[in-house]
Amino acid sequence: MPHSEGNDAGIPVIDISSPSPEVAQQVLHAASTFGFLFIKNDGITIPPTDIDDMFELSRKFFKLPSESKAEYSINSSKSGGKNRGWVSMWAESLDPENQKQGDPKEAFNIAEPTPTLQPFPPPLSASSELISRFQTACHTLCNRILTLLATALSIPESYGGSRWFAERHDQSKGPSGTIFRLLYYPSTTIPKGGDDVRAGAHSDYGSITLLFRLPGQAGLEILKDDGSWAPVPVNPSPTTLTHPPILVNIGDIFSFWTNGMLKSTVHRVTFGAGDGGMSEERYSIAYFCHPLDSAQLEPIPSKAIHEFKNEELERQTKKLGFESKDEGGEMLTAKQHLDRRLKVTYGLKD
Ligand SMILES: O=C(O)CCC(=O)C(=O)O
Ligand SMILES: [Fe+2]
Repeated sequence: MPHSEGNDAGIPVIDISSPSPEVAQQVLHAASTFGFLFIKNDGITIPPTDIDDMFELSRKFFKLPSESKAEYSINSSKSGGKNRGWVSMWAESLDPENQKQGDPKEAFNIAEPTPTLQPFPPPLSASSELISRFQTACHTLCNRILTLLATALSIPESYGGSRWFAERHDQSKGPSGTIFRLLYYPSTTIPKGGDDVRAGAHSDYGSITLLFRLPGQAGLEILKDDGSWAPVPVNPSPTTLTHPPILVNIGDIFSFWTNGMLKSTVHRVTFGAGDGGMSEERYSIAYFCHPLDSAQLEPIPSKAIHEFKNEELERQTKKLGFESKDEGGEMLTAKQHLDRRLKVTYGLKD
């Protein structure tokens, strides 16, 4: 049984090391109830030492002077182009309707290593093998989760069966918006008033996200149905889990694919307590898995989702400015959806 003791948001920890129809149902249940789940770290797929080394590398990179990081600014040709490279403090607004200013954080976006590795600044360039290995491991884990979800949703074999999602994430078939992202929240003065956040409220744009955090660096919260925020612990069960489990959350693409049955839950990062004081610095690492650019945001061939059409999906469909195909709207591709979301995040005009 998945367990959820000591975990404020009630997100279950699931062991997927022996996949079975029961495990698939547990994953589907968490994805449709919370939009979040913890995957027990088996110590092999994504070795804990690689996670530690990635955080160490991230720390080294963000400690560089801003001028050095700015040479590899996001979308610059030096950083390899679109949505790759360094994002400076305040540059990104995850909740532009409610935020007075952007997020007090920095980020470095890394695209898939194939067909060509993007140019890295030192010290990342000296560790490109670790970075690529980490990306591949994240993708392997994503594929396992995608396969479990397709199994639980009983997609008929004639449509691709348990391979339906994984096939649409097969990186050998074309480009995708998948991004591996290092995040850094520097130590700053915590604004008085309490409402200011380190990462504004948002849902993720892709299909699924893997999130790595450091013990002692809380701050992530999810929005519950009753409108309250629930903290997501880094390790919900430190006595039984030696390594923190890997946090997985469902992104917008899955809400579209499943008529809202799978929840792309809104979340944010807060300062926690301490108005007016200094915050501790915080690091996190995210693997935003996206389907191939060409993948259509059509409802999947599963009976389970056909009766499903919830308000959250309708709100989201409107927010993003398109109607569902049932209502005569256009069918978006994954690339069109991502382009729209990035435009809002970075305040770009047409
Ligand atoms: O830093 C975190 O813990 C979460 C960040 C996040 O939700 C995001 O970048 O999409
Ligand atoms: Fe997020």
